[in-house]
Amino acid sequence: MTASRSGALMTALAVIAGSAAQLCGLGLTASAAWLIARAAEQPPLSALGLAIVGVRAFATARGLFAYLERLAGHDAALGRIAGLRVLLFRALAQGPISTGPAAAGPAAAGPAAAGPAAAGAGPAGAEPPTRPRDGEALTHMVADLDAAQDMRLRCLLPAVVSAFMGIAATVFCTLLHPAAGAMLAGGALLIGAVIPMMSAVAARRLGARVSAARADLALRVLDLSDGHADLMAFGALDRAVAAAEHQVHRLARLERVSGGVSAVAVAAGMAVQGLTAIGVASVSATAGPVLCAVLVLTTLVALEAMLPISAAAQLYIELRPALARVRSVLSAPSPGLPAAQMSASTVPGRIALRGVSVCYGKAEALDEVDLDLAPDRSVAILGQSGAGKSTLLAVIAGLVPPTKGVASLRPARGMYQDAHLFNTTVRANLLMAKPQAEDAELHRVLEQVRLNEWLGGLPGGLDCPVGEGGRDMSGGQRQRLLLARALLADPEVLLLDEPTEALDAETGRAVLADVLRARHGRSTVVVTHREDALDLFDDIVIMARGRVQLHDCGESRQLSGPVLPST
Ligand SMILES: Nc1ncnc2c1ncn2[C@@H]1O[C@H](COP(=O)(O)OP(=O)(O)OP(=O)(O)O)[C@@H](O)[C@H]1O
Repeated sequence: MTASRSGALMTALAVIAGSAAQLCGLGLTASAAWLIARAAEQPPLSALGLAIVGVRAFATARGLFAYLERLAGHDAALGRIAGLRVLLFRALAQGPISTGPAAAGPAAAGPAAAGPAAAGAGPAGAEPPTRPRDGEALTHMVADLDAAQDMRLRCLLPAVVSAFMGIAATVFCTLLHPAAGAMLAGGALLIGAVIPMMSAVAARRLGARVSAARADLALRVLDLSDGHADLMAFGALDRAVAAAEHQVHRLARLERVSGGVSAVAVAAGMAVQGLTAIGVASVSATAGPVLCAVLVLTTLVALEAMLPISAAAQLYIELRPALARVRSVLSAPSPGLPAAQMSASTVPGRIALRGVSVCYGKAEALDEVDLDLAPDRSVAILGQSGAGKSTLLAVIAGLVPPTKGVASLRPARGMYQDAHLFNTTVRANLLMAKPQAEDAELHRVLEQVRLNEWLGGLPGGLDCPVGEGGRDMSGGQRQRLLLARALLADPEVLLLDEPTEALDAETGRAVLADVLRARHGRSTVVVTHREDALDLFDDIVIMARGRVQLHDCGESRQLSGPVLPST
């Protein structure tokens, strides 16, 4: 049996067991009420025998069914969460979260919607998605999965079971006394539908403000922890702490109001419960004390069981955006070639872009770019900051599908601007690119990026740890280790985004020359600001404002002086 089928079965079992437990509760109340009222008339003991057995049977069965409901409900919810976690991790592992451009639509924005803006937008998610930072996205994902669990256990299951109880009790009372049944139906409608609807509307309005405040606070806390050193350095720490404290108080105020709404909903429900019981007592008073007691107690118990519907409705409103975020991550198209605007090039290393545009929201990063890169050449991409170089590289890598136009290429790999070093050894960081590589090969790529000397001075050599994000290395060493890893991968097309910008001009040029020599005869595309090293490349592509301004294939290159156009 598949996991989803067994989950559905367990959910159905939980609903049935929960409803049976409620029915037993109803039976227990009715039989106990009848027993007490009838015993007051001092009949022979034999007249009470059946009711006594009924009370015991209902009491025992109610406990058993309630236990079964918990068991099946938790089994279904936890099983679903485990499955969701796997799907979610798979979706997240397919590509960088939250970097999708508008091209791929809202779904591709992925957890962008999970960012504070979306949370702030509340259930409607009315604000345009913005880019969340890694920490935020992770925090949201963890919380969102908990929300998926709560939705079943604390929201849908109690609501369905309570509603069933209301219907069952109404039918039971109507059969015994139609007027009392009608009275109970009215009370059940108020407690089961009208009050929950009103509290859901209030929760929607308040929830948007609470989640915006919560998201803002989370951001401030993240800034305080990630940016602590900078805040200290610029004397801004006190201001940042004060702003976070202000937000804490604001959030507390909003949560108090929100708690007040819940309390009013519960109080209104209890008032309706009491008034309905009084109404049932008054219409059934003439039917005799025994029947009247049964009807009143049944009314009280049935409406009591329905009181949680209001809280479930509020919870539903609160949890809905979280579930929408999980769904958006799961339905996000995976990055890579399968997107409609990408086609696989038949010639290895050949890259052709036709009218390719990429938009991030309203910002156009690439504007109808036409570009043909012949295979097995080294290409430098230049341009001023914001010209669209990294976006072009991301399109060539198959990480960002074009909003418009067609890209014909095969997946490329390389070293991007946000490349990461893992908190492990030099060796493990390199082997990520090629797990079977021998030490000699590792030394060779380290030599190519001129890190061998540095490695020789390390206590453990290749087994020396690099620290979190490579913090035990200098910026230039970090960049060269990342470059060595990209070289080790030895892809058909190697993409490098500013691979030597952290190095001094002389070393940078020398490393670039070594890398291009090592890649001779294979396609290598390098985003760079180094005008002093352009003579090392076969092709030069100059970008400006999202367009290719010049594509120089090297035939008649006369480079002297700056090549970047002034803006
Ligand atoms: N993920 C994103 N979300 C929103 N806007 C983005 C995103 N990535 C890039 N942009 C915008 O797209 C434009 C091009 O950015 P890109 O990073 O491609 O430029 P670049 O030429 O590589 O710049 P730099 O040399 O400074 O790295 C910029 O205006 C930038 O603000």
